[in-house]
Amino acid sequence: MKLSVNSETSVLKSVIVHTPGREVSLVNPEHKDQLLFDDIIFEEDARKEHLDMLKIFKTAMPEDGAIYEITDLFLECFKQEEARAFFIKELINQLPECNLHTIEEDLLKLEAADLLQFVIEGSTPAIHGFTLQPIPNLLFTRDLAAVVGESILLSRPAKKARLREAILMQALVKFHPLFEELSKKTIRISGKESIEGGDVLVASEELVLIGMSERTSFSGLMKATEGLLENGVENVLAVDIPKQRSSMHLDTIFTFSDTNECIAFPPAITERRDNIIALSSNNGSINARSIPSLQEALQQFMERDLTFISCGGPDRTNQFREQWTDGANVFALAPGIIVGYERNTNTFRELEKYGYQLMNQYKFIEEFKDQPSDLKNKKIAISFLGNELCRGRGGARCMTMPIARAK
Ligand SMILES: NC(=[NH2+])NCCC[C@H](N)C(=O)O
Repeated sequence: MKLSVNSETSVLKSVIVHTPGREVSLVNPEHKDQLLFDDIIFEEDARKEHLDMLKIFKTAMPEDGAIYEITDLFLECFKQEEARAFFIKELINQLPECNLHTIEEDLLKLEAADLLQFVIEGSTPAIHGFTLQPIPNLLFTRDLAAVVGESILLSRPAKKARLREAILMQALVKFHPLFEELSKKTIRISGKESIEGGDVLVASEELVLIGMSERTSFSGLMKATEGLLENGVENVLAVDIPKQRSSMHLDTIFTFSDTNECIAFPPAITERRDNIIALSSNNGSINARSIPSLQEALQQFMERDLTFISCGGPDRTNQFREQWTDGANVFALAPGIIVGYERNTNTFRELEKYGYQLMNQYKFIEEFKDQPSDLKNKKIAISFLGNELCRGRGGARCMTMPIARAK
């Protein structure tokens, strides 16, 4: 299957996920802030919720569609000695404060599964007396990289807690055969800059949105823009958003739900002005033009009127409450077919006003399990249980890295 993503909503063909494992059980609440969790997660329930979410995806995806568990891909990649050696070298160099050079020889002797356990959980019985923090955010695969058109933008996280994930992704793209084509167009960001996948939204083949957030620096955004413009994107919209924990990425306050509809957290999107810069290339340099609002920018560049549906509905408190629990972070399986956490009831009610049929995950699977093609031209908002997952502060879009969508 050819890997490419030219839209946020066209039919999902292939996606990378991580069903949470033991790493989430290793989060000590004393370190939760540093590990970017707002609470501790109960692994068993989180895993069940995640697997149930994948069942929704399977129901809607075409027969030749593929859901990859990222750990399976890492294991395949680490079968190659060269990939392990590259990864270990990067780990030592990019995390100098961890003193991993002291165990370099032990690391090089590890088998693929032990190496992966060490990296994800922070320790392995195969190496005695050396422990790192776990990387519990691996379940938010979205943030590791973004496939844009036929290129791949590798994230450079702003937070140390997510750096190991980025190094894993670096190795995967370089060595796994799945990425053979995409890796020819890899966009890399240097160590001093930062960008995370949750800030990158592929509005169309020509247009990409990048959040300027707590996690994506100005220089990271410019570097990514340069790479994207070189690889076929015509315009990048830099969207300035509040730099705060509760909206750490653009996709926590804005996502597309259909070709002409999106969900937005009003205070940070529709009520903001002068927060958009359109970037395009001009004979080797970058042109910047200010646009008053995201609505106007999308209308200009997508040549259609977009409907902005309010996360949380009209009530102020509900808007804030449901943004907090990822109400604005929906994931589209096809145009108009979206999934989001069940608890965001006011957001779902608002979607209903705009013609979405509301369905819980079980009803959806029951109704469409044998005929995903029936989803064409429908608008369905699918709710799924994620009260445990939600504690990690990410929703359906955060938990997915689409690598192929229909043209
Ligand atoms: N694309 C997203 N919004 N990802 C959410 C990531 C949440 C994660 N705990 C972090 O703070 O990094």
